[in-house]
Amino acid sequence: MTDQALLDEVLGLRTILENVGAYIYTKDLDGRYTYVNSLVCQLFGRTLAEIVGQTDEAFFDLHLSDELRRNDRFVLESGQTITREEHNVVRETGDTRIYWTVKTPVRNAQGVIVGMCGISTDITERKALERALAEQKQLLDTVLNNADANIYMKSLDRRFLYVNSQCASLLARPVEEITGKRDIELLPAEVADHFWEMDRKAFETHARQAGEESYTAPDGRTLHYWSIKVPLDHLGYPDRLIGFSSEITELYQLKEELRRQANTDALTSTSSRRHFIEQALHQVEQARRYQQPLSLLALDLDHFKRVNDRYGHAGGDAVLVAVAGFFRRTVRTADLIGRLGGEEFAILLPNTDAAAAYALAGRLCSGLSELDITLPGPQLHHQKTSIGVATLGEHDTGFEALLARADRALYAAKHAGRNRVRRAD
Ligand SMILES: Nc1nc2c(ncn2[C@@H]2O[C@H](COP(=O)(O)OP(=O)(O)OP(=O)(O)O)[C@@H](O)[C@H]2O)c(=O)[nH]1
Repeated sequence: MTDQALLDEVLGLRTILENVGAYIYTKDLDGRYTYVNSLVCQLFGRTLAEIVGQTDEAFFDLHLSDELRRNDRFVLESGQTITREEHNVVRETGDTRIYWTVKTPVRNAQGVIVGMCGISTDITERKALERALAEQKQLLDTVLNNADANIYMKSLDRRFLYVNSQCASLLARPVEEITGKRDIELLPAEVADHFWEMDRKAFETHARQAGEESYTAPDGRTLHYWSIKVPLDHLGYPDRLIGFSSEITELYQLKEELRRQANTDALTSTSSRRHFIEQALHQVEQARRYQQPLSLLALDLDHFKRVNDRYGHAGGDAVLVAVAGFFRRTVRTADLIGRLGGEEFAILLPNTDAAAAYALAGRLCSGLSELDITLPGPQLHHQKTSIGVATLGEHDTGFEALLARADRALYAAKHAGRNRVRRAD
């Protein structure tokens, strides 16, 4: 190698040492600096000439932290290279800095240790950031694991990427066994597919979805959830979503019970007037769309006032219950029985033409008159009813019109002497 080439190489190496972004230094066996790069000069606030020949005593507060001296001694005595974190207190500023340090012995041609060389990277800020991140993660974990909801992150390929502890206990496995697994590996296929429905919608629309979900647990209990699924597009993860599912089973059951109560007549367990009309409007629509016959019976019990007079109001109630039971046993399950008023009932007959409806009305009328109703006493009562029959026709503007025709037929049955059936025009 020529002198020029050698010089070029040395200059090249020096450029690297000066620009590497780490503290680089060599020391002799007594711990005196023999070389430092310019970053070390900046740290100590001295020139190279002022530093060379000095020990660390001049630049670091070794009473506060002597990790540096212990590490140097270890390298020089053991001849081993060490790679570790080092905490040093800089005399010039009083700051404690954390370094990621590599220290290695320097040997002469005979292999005898004559000093050491070190490269230290300041990781103080990185460590502070790591600590802040760890604290934030701890805080987040505390929130997530104590929130009264199943919280999870799922991917587009149906994998659980995160679950909180409540979600893990629902899936009856430890968190580590859940993360990375697909929903169909953890849940029965139909349950996984049910949950996936809302997930898929969130991924497809790239928008937050909210709604009810249900899950039948292995012990047979059906649990209901209010779920919110938030796609993470805004965080740069279009293939992930976060889900929050809060159990609302009690609320759901309460709501169902309220709905049932609103739809049912408390005394006779037939449909309430409101629910009957709601269903009837729907049936009229269906019948028109599919061109199927639809008939309606309007029933009014005969001389019911006398029943109350004879047996008292409670006796009248017992008769109403017995009559409703008879109607239920006599009609098909697809037919809908409603109590429209005191002793007025209506029966909606889907897919039933005028002839079949008339025949059924006849069976109801005669069957009821023959029914033995035993009242406390015991007293035997026979209840009779008048019935009007109407079948949905082209001229009916809607259910109201059909009901009005059935009512007119009922009135005609009453007028003709009761305990009979009359057809609408
Ligand atoms: N026990 C009982 N009676 C009721 C109930 N709702 C209505 N009623 C009674 O039913 C009777 C209906 O009487 P009306 O409308 O005069 O008719 P009716 O005596 O049945 O005579 P017709 O309908 O003409 O055959 C009244 O006495 C009401 O008090 C109820 O929920 N329970």
